[in-house]
Formats: sequence, C-alpha cells, structure tokens
Amino acid sequence: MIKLHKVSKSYSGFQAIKSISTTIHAGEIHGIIGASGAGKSTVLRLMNLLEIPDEGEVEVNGHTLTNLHSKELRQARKSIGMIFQHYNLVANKTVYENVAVSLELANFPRKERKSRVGECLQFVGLESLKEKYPAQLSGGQKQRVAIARALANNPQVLLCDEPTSSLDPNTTAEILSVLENINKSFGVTIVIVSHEMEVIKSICNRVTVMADGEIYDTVTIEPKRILNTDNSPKYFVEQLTKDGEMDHA
Ligand SMILES: Nc1ncnc2c1ncn2[C@@H]1O[C@H](COP(=O)(O)OP(=O)(O)OP(=O)(O)O)[C@@H](O)[C@H]1O
Repeated sequence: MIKLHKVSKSYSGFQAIKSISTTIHAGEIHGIIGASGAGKSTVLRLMNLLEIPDEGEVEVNGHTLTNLHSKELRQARKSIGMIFQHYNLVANKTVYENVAVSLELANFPRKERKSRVGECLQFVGLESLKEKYPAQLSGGQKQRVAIARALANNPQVLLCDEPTSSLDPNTTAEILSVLENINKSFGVTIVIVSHEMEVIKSICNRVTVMADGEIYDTVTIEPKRILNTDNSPKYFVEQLTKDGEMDHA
C-alpha cells in the first residue's frame, strides 16, 4: 500500500504538487492520468522519494519513507521498482549485466544472482538475448530488460513512468500484458503514469485524474483492452483515408 498525506512539492517557487493525499491499495493496478504538466511524474517520483517532498508524509508498505535515514531508505527502496519511458539502461552493459547490476547494488546473495537474473529474463521472454547490448534491441525489448531489472529484487510495488509512450500499439499491448502478469503472478502493486487514455483503460483498476498539481478525482474502473494492435500498412492507409477524399500518389 502507498499513502501520500498532504504532500507538496515546489520548484523555484512554483508549486507543482499542492498538498495531495491519496491511497494506492495493495495489489491494484493504479493509473495516473492528466494533461501535460499536471504533476503526474512528480507524484510518481514522490512515491519512492526520487523527489523529496517539501511537506507531508509518504508511506510505502508500512514504512514512512519521509521519516527514514538514508540507510533505512535504501533498504525500503528495494521493495519499490521503477521503469521509465526511455528505459534508462546502461549502454555499455549487456542485457544480463543490466539486470545483474541491480542485484549487486542491493547486495543480493552473490551465489544466487545468476539464477535470479535468468528467472527474470525468462519471465519477460528475453533469455536468448542476454548477451546483446541495449543498442541492439527494439524499444519493446529494452523495456522488457528494464522490467526484468525492476523485478530482480522482488519488489512489492512497481512504479511505471510513461512505460509505453515510445512504443507502437502492438508493442504497447505486449508490455501491458507483461505488467499484468507481474501483478497477477506476484501480487505486485503497480502504479502507471500515462497520458494515453487507451493504456489506462486497458490495464487499470483505479485511476487518479490530476490537474494543476492536484487530484481532480479518483475513479474505479473495469479494465478492458481497447488498444488497437493492428500494425499493418494496410490498416495505416485505411485509417488515413477513411474519413474523406484520399490521394494515393
Ligand atoms: N525538476 C524540475 N524543475 C523544475 N520544474 C519541474 C521539475 N519537475 C517538474 N517540474 C514542473 O512541475 C510541473 C509538473 O511536472 P510533471 O513532469 O510532474 O508533469 P506531468 O503531468 O508528468 O507532465 P508530462 O505529461 O508532460 O510529463 C510542470 O510544470 C513541470 O515543469
């Protein structure tokens, strides 16, 4: 469970987040949607203290992060994974090494690292690419590596900042399936920031709508796959030309 209690954040006098209070329930897939600049990414980054609030409390899995000293905070953060729009992989490390590095940083028992990396890569369907470098992968494959890396330390919470915004609809659907599997298989609570309504409606059980640094509303929904996954050139031409006159040349 994640609880924000009267959390505020300003940048050079500009109040980006205005005394927000909310609860994300354990086991849910929670969406955060809103216009550009509404404060979605900032709220997500406040949940693992990548951004330090000016005021208020952040509680994750029973720990009040805002009360912890740096060593305790490092420990508590092991149970919070995060993935990003641009993947944030280490360019000069292989797929295997990118996942292994998060285990090293968390002092995961050395003897068990290799098998843990293997398990995570298998879960995201990338075992056969473990010797490749990020530049040799597609966007969807890079995001799978990032997911495997986030999974490695058995997090209870996975924070996802626009995880599909650089991907085509087909690959978006695949990544959403991976996230859903993580939620169902391991009970991981997922918070997903997106400006794409289709993504939010496809996967979330509850959604927070943000505007101007505040929570406008929180709604409960029934997730329903509404993503179009047709990537064919025929479909693109049909979509471009269906509402009027067309010119093929
Ligand atoms: N590090 C920062 N320094 C200064 N201003 C910031 C910083 N981070 C965020 N902001 C400002 O805070 C506001 C909220 O930003 P945030 O990135 O959280 O919005 P968002 O809803 O995620 O937008 P987008 O969909 O465009 O990513 C914006 O006005 C932004 O310019």
